[in-house]
Amino acid sequence: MNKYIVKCPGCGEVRDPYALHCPDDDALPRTEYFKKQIEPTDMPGIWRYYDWLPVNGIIEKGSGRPVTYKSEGFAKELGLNDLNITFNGYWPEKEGAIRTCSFKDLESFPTIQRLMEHNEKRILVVASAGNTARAFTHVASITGYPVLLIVPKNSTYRLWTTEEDTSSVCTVTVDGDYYQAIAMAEKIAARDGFVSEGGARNVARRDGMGTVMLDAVLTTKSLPQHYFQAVGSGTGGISAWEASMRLIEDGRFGNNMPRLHLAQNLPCAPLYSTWTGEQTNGNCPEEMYDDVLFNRKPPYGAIGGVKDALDDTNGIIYGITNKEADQARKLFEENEGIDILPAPAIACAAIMKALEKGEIKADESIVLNITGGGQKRLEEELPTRQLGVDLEVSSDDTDAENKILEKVAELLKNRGY
Ligand SMILES: Cc1ncc(COP(=O)(O)O)c(C=O)c1O
Repeated sequence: MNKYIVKCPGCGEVRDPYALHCPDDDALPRTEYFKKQIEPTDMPGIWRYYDWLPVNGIIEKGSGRPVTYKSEGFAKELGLNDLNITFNGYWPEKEGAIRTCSFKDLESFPTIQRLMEHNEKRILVVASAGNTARAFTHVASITGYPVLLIVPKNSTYRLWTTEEDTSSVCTVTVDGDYYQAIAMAEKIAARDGFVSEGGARNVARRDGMGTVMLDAVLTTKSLPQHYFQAVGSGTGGISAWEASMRLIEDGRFGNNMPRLHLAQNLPCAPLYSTWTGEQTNGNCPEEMYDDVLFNRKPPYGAIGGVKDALDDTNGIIYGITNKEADQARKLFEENEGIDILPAPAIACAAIMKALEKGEIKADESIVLNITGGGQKRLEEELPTRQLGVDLEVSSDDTDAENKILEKVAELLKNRGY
């Protein structure tokens, strides 16, 4: 039985559940679930929040979920009394079982489940600065769903996996940045036999990331006053806002819309610049603490996008320097006892900045989304291997598209995909 519809928040019309665009406006399509009060299931990983995921089935193996706990060490250092950490990654003692060590798994599992139940056979094209590619590789390896990854050359070190059989994945690197990888992926996805994952427009990606807020609220039993996250596209921020709307409608967790505190890495912070009007100049993404946070085309102004999310939550965006991020990361790791990826250190630094600026108070309830962590821990405990690169292209090579198509034909189509 179907459990949801997809509506356009711009015109209010019900749309095809797989549509990425409304024919009448630029809004991000949004799901509406028939079940208004969420009941956690005993299914594995992310499927615990099955009620509010746009799927009608699950991938049994390999999924972890966000896990929320009340911070003691980091909270004490900052003088905060109600800091809740929602951790996405590998941390067995806390039941953290995300094998790719980032919250991008929350997007990849529902996306591929949805494609499979729609009987989609086309090759999924994913552009990524690395963590997303790792997450899609993981699910593709488990399900055998064919995926073409297009990744900036400098990000290939992030392409590791704990899985053995990655034969349904074809990896292409582009000599350029994330934006150039996206541009190349768009061209390939427009060809016959390929399908785009849809980015922020894909409800499976957003509702998957919305499980961070669901886990936080179902653990603490109330909507927090503040939510902190490091953002590139800002899609996680939109997801937290949408999940909060559903939780308010649920009725059991209060009426408080959490304030979004989004954090970007200076000087490469397009959302921060657009929102504050402040110009930031630098060598991007080379100078960044974590280049996964560089997205030159974030869904800012679209209906239901980052601007609407900030306006509706009285939200704020912080610009964080590398030095601030580094200090915050050390303080977090020393006091919480787990390693984190560089991106969430930007969110940790934003909490410190928010305190300095008086944007949050010691007794207020706060959720900090640690978007990735436990990689060092995982590497100590589980075998990992680097994913091979199947083809390297240059972003100014006029024949790059054809080269990619030939490589995919050779690798994936010959394997029966
Ligand atoms: C670990 C981590 N945190 C945060 C982000 C930012 O996510 P988004 O681009 O959806 O805003 C990313 C993006 O890749 C990431 O990998």
